[in-house]
Amino acid sequence: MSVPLKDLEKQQNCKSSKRKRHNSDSEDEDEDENSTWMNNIVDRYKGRPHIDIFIKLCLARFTSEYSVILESQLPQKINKDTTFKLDGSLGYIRKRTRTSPAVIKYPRFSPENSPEKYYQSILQLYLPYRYDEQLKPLLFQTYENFFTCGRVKFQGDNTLSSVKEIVIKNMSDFVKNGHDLEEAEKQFHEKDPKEDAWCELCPEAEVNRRECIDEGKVSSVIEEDLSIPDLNEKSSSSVGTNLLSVSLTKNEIIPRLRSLNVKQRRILYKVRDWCIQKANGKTPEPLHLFITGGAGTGKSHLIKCIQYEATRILAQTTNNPDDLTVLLTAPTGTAAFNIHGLTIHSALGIFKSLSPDHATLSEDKINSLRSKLEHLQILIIDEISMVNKKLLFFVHERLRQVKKRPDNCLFGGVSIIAVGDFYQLPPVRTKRVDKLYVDDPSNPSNQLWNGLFEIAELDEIMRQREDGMFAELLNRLRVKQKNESLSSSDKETLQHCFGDSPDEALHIYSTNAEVDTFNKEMIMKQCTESKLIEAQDFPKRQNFREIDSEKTL
Ligand SMILES: Nc1ncnc2c1ncn2[C@@H]1O[C@H](COP(=O)(O)OP(=O)(O)OP(=O)(O)O)[C@@H](O)[C@H]1O
Repeated sequence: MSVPLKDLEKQQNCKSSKRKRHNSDSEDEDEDENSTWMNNIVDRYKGRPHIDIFIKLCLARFTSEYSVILESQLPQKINKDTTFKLDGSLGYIRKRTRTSPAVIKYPRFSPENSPEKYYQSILQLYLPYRYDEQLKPLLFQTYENFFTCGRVKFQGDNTLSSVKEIVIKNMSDFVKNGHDLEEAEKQFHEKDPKEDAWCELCPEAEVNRRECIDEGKVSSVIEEDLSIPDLNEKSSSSVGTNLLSVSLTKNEIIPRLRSLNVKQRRILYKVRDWCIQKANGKTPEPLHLFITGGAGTGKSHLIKCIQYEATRILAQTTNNPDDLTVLLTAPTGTAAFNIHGLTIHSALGIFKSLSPDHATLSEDKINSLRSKLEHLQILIIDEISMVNKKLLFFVHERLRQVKKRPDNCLFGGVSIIAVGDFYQLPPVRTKRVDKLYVDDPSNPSNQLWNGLFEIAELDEIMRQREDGMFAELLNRLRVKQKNESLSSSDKETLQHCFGDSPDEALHIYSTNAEVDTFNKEMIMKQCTESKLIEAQDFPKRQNFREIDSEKTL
């Protein structure tokens, strides 16, 4: 808005308008100078000229359409159509030259809580008057009463007009969406004001704001060398080493946060809200969230953002910002490597054999794990489709043990964000009934998954987002049953894709025979000169680890 806000508060005195403004607008400057001698805006309104255009002019319109000028600033030739002298020594007013009138600002009262103040205020603003008594003539007990039943006659007009109609008509020019705003304000006060509500309305602005705040601060995310314990020789001797998994740096994460699509963003903010509650000392129920979606819908992309954001916020809940609050894991080394996380087994000291006897850790090891996971609040498990009921049970038990929580405390009170797609890889060597999604109430581990997790589904394929048709085809293939045949157009699209792919590209075949053929072909292509080396096989003696060189097979 290019014109200044006006404060119509009745009691406002001239001093309050002496505030320095950095606006070079001449009308504004006039106003400041005038404020040093004027009484207040209401006095100036009452002292308006007794000519036709001012008779039915209400205070709101007077303030928004006229500005006060000093006598010394009067031009030599006064434009009598636009400049007017006020009564007494109140100065001059000039019609604003702007195309739009000024916005006016005034105290708002609730008609329910302060009816008298409310009706006094709207009468003062929208009913033309010259003396205060005209706002509540003696015959009327209250302002409300006058507003509802009063009638007035203006100078030079013999007809009686309803006060209510005049006020409502004038008010409609100034108060836009007033009822909605009042309702919104009421709801805002009734409900708990939402933390960070702005980031829901305008997440990009929130990212920018945060960027500004963070400028110069050290990132709370720990950056260190990549360490995947399962692939790291040294790690086998100790449990949960290097639990501080590598996260992205701020510069890497900001573009990711900005790029999130609507659904990804919604999920991020759900987790974020939970973290903010925690950071504010509240005790929300642990999250049990399952983020699913087809291949390439951005699940891994999202969990990196969640990990960054949750770590950043939850750092406020501990004395040491380096304490581990969010742990990013996956069931296999490769899956963990892809997300720069840890395997579930190494992070929680769970042995691959998965037998309860082997699951117990020595007191030393459990204490060491406890000290590392003391502040853990969120465990993210990627590729959940590869986790079976047994493994999830071990996760629950280990977290319970580490957090010293009773049997019935699911996952020791730690929030679990499971991410994956059950149409993708299943757990290895697992019977159908032990797969997570199979609802089997007779299995005590069933309660750790079925009916517990809230599902959030991503459905926009981001990997092939430039090729919408192909992305849709992938979605159809994802849910296709073996006995369902492909539509002819889908077949055509797939055949079209089946062109010459570069040799070095990863090739996927459905049978080992096809894999062997391709490998042989490639070897022949790359190694044109062949050498024959004859193999010799020797039997190994059972207990002596010696090779029986005499007995060649
Ligand atoms: N909002 C986004 N904006 C831009 N690129 C995105 C977005 N979300 C994901 N991507 C990109 O799309 C690709 C696929 O994303 P991602 O690997 O996270 O999907 P996924 O659901 O984990 O896939 P999969 O199930 O195959 O592991 C990646 O290259 C990722 O960087």
